[in-house]
Amino acid sequence: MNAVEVSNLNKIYHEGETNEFYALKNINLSIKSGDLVILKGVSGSGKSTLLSLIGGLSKPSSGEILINRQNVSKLPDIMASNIRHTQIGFVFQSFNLLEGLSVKDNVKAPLSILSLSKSQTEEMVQKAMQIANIAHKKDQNISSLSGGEKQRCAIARALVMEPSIILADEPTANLDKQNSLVFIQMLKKFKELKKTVIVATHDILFDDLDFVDEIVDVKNGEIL
Ligand SMILES: Nc1ncnc2c1ncn2[C@@H]1O[C@H](COP(=O)(O)OP(=O)(O)OP(=O)(O)O)[C@@H](O)[C@H]1O
Repeated sequence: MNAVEVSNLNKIYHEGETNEFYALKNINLSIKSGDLVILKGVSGSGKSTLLSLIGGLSKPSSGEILINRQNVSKLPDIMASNIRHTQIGFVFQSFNLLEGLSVKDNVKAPLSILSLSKSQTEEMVQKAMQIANIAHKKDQNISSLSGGEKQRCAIARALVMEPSIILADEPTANLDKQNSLVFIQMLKKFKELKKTVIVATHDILFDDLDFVDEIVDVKNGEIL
């Protein structure tokens, strides 16, 4: 089964204006469930735009996106956002954590829309923190974490809803080499958990990894 299917996708910024810009041009892409795919391309090639469309953070100008066979581009916003929330976990390069809160409270945040018991919540949070190897810092404030720890907290938060798809945008951009290699090991764990993973990056550390299923080259808004 395909976890993600993108067809004839276009994204135009400033549509209809004199500075109209095609950030993505007729993208077609199928990603099998459980695969690890690297979107590769220089800065400005359109990788983040493509990830944000797949994740439903922005709307395409035209074309279709299917997530686990559901055509999210045709769904009303509320339903599309529900799919995004339950089936997709995001890891952003800037981590997007809530400073001032603890690791545990950050990881817990996405669960607030579910009516779970306290013990169910604790269990899910603990599980996600353990997978991401950040459980030992659970009561520590985000502002006092290292960059690598912040990312592991962001990964735990991305995992807590047990999504089938993980999207990571330049996940190693703010990490040193050692922490970048830790992230790469984490990708192996995602594979074991049968997650479908899409990483947008221009980091050469992602070249030649033997457990990557596909490398997709993006250039000037097109797939090569
Ligand atoms: N909101 C916007 N309005 C206008 N142009 C935009 C907007 N967002 C992105 N772009 C343009 O679309 C193109 C693709 O941007 P995108 O962020 O997807 O590239 P990228 O490959 O992810 O780059 P990076 O690696 O630097 O994050 C760039 O030329 C960018 O300037």
